[in-house]
Amino acid sequence: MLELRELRKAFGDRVALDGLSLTLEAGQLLGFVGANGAGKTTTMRIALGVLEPDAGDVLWDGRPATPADRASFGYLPEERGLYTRMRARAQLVHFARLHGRDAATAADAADAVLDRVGLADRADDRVEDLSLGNQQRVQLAAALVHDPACLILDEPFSGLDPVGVDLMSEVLRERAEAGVPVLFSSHQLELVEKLCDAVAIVSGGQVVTIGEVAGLPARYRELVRA
Ligand SMILES: Nc1ncnc2c1ncn2[C@@H]1O[C@H](COP(=O)(O)OP(=O)(O)OP(=O)(O)O)[C@@H](O)[C@H]1O
Repeated sequence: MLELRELRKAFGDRVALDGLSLTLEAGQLLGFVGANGAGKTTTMRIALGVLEPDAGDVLWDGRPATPADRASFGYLPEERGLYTRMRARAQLVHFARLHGRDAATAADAADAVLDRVGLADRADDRVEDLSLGNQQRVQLAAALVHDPACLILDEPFSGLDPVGVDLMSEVLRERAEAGVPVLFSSHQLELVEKLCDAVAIVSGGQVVTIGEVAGLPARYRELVRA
């Protein structure tokens, strides 16, 4: 279980997070929605340990998250982070090795995730030669290759075609069903409503509501405009 408690973060005089709290349970697929600049990316980066909060705590299974806990998380960043010159499979092997897997285990994991994201036949293509949607599938594979204990994805659906959206949805649901807590941000409210059990709405650096997803688009308009 991932718990974010009273996170605060300012960049100069711009307050990005203003006491944001959130609990993400094992096996929960939680949508994270809010207007541009509401604080979603900042929250995710703090959860991952990429960014330090000014105040507040990140707990994993009830205790302060350690670097080792964070290393077990999977992250799909908003500013995609692939080596575009590298071939897809080699890159995934590299990421698995960075997570401490031995060469044989890393190779098997890379093949398994490439297969899962439907790119087994493009394994030896350089990332830059893949379409943007397929690059995103490699990015998803990179988030999955070390079998993450918690999955955090920043706008994973942006730029995907309908087949890619279905694949991303299936993979996220599958990971949650396997007991992994999954948090992802999106501006596609209908998609979040269809896919998630719960949603957290962020506004002004706080979670203004968290709970059932039913009627999300209408509720969102009320809360975020208010
Ligand atoms: N590195 C930074 N330097 C200065 N300001 C920042 C930085 N990162 C974020 N901010 C500011 O913090 C606020 C929250 O930004 P954040 O990226 O977390 O929002 P978001 O909800 O992810 O938005 P979007 O939906 O547009 O991705 C914004 O006002 C943003 O301009």
